[in-house]
Amino acid sequence: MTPAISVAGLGRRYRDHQALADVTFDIGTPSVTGLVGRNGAGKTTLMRILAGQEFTTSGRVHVFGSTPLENDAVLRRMLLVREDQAYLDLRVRHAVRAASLVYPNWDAGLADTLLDAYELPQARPIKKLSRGMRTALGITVGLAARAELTLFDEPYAGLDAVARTLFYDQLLADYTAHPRCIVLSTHLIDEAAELLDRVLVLDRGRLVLDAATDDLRGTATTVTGPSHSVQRFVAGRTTLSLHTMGGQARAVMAGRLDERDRELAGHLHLRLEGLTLQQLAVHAAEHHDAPGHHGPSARPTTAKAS
Ligand SMILES: Nc1ncnc2c1ncn2[C@@H]1O[C@H](COP(=O)(O)OP(=O)(O)OP(=O)(O)O)[C@@H](O)[C@H]1O
Repeated sequence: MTPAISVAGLGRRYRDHQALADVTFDIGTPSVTGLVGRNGAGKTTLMRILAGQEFTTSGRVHVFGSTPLENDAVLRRMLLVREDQAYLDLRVRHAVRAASLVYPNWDAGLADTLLDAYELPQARPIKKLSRGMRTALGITVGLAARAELTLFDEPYAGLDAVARTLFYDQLLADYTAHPRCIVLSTHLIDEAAELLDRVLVLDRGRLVLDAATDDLRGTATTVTGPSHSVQRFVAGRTTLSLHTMGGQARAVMAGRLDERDRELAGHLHLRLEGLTLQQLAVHAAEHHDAPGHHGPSARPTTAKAS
């Protein structure tokens, strides 16, 4: 089956800055994928390219089997939701009405539910909404449109914790009822962890991790305790980092632990804690040979004491 998104060797250069370099991945449907990376990593650039709003300088991008650039047949099946969306001089209800006419799977009931839940004033001009309210409007349109491919670029900007939880809950409920292809870029990956089938991590324009979330869980562990015990426990294992302070140490180890490892840890009075997705993403960016590493630039890991 043709993947919803297929990207190979993608590059985007702005004058002297390489925003994306040799990015390769496929995303099948249905799926919810988290696109993660630090500020300036290239997330928005990638999303804009997928949405046909930006040129590439190298490589190939296919959405539903065709290039999205100036391709109405593809663009009609997808939607990019961005915080800095250039809304015309519209009121909330006009923007919602306009979206309802554009997207064939539009769910008016869901739009009303979300408008109420986010307490969006329908008569207010969009320019006069708060930042969080504009994000909530983007989420409302993004979910109610129920496009075959929905790209949410940082869908939490300006939202408080209650509003973010509402988004995650609504996304999960609607996705469960209507499975499709959803990609969301986020800094708050752990908040969204339960939603994600897959994580892509960009670092300075390069894809440094591409893995199913189920495969990632348990692939790295933080070991904390007396320094000599930690040293003994991690000896001979792949260690992503090792920090010592006073008589205590904290190491991050790659690889899954078995029952014997856990017994040994108990015996040595060590605390074991699986890395969260956020921590795994950070490690992937810092150590391109971390679990699930994607790409050719792996370098050997050395345990550093500090
Ligand atoms: N039109 C442009 N002209 C020049 N440089 C650009 C342009 N658009 C993006 N860049 C640069 O490309 C890099 C990637 O930007 P991008 O907006 O894709 O990052 P991001 O991962 O979305 O960041 P953030 O999380 O801060 O939104 C940045 O260094 C940015 O300055």
